[in-house]
Amino acid sequence: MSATGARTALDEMGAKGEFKRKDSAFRDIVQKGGRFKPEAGRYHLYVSLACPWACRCVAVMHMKGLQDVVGLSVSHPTWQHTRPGQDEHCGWAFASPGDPPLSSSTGQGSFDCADCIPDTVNGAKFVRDLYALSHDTSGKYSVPVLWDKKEKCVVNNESSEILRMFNSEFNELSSAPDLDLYPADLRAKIDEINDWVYPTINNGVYRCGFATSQEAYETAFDELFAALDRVEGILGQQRYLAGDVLTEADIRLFMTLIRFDEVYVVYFKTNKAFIHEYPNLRGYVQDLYQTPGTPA
Ligand SMILES: N[C@@H](CCC(=O)N[C@@H](CS)C(=O)NCC(=O)O)C(=O)O
Repeated sequence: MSATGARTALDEMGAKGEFKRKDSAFRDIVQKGGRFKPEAGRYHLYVSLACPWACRCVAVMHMKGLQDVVGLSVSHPTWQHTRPGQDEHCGWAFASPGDPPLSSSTGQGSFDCADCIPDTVNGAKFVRDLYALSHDTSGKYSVPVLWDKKEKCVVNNESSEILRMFNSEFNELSSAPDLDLYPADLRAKIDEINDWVYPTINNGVYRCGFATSQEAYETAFDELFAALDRVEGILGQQRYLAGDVLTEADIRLFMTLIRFDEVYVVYFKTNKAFIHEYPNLRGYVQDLYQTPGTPA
């Protein structure tokens, strides 16, 4: 952690070298009758397309047809120094499609800005600036961020909650109000699935990649591959995780699986097997990739 208190996920370590993700800091909810009411043009979503958590929200935003209701900014996929000369923090930076390519904060590679969408709401250069505008005290500047243009503050930075708001709170403004990714009759089932898929797979790949002891890495690694075997078995019986309908549990899992072979196997050392080697997982990823709205 830097002297200013700014930190990243890489600072969230337990005593035994295990990654201990801290809870998201901003947890207000958009809802009818509440402080943050569902309104067209009021909210703005800040994401990085490199981030599986943020891409959950982008996918549901598209599936629910909310592109004209909620604004979007997309940061550059690399981390940059956010306060050069002041502290060492590196994080998400905004850029415009015509800008020259950027290297990572460690000077590696050269990545163009073609997919970036700058911040037209606050003119922020970094995601960190949004947190500063919202008087953040947590010191962690993650995406996704759901921003309220009216009160000029972060509403929520927890993807699982933003996803649910997009699913149910904007239905009067949505072009797909009947699509329900968290239907009442499946909620208990979806919650039960999320309860093990999140720690072992979604967060499990990070627990492998960020571990600083062999023991912590092996624990996360074994739990991850046991969970993938479990999903492989489930998908041998049914098309989706909760049965025969697509739910948020699938969107959440897909965002990890689609990055697995390309990114996590090398970057996070989750290298016991590739997803494409599991027949059912492979077909499931291909199926979801063809579902309108999900590719991200
Ligand atoms: N709990 C958050 C986690 C989001 C998260 O960890 N985002 C990462 C990108 S994949 C991030 O922005 N990290 C910035 C940092 O660690 O400083 C959520 O699900 O929304």
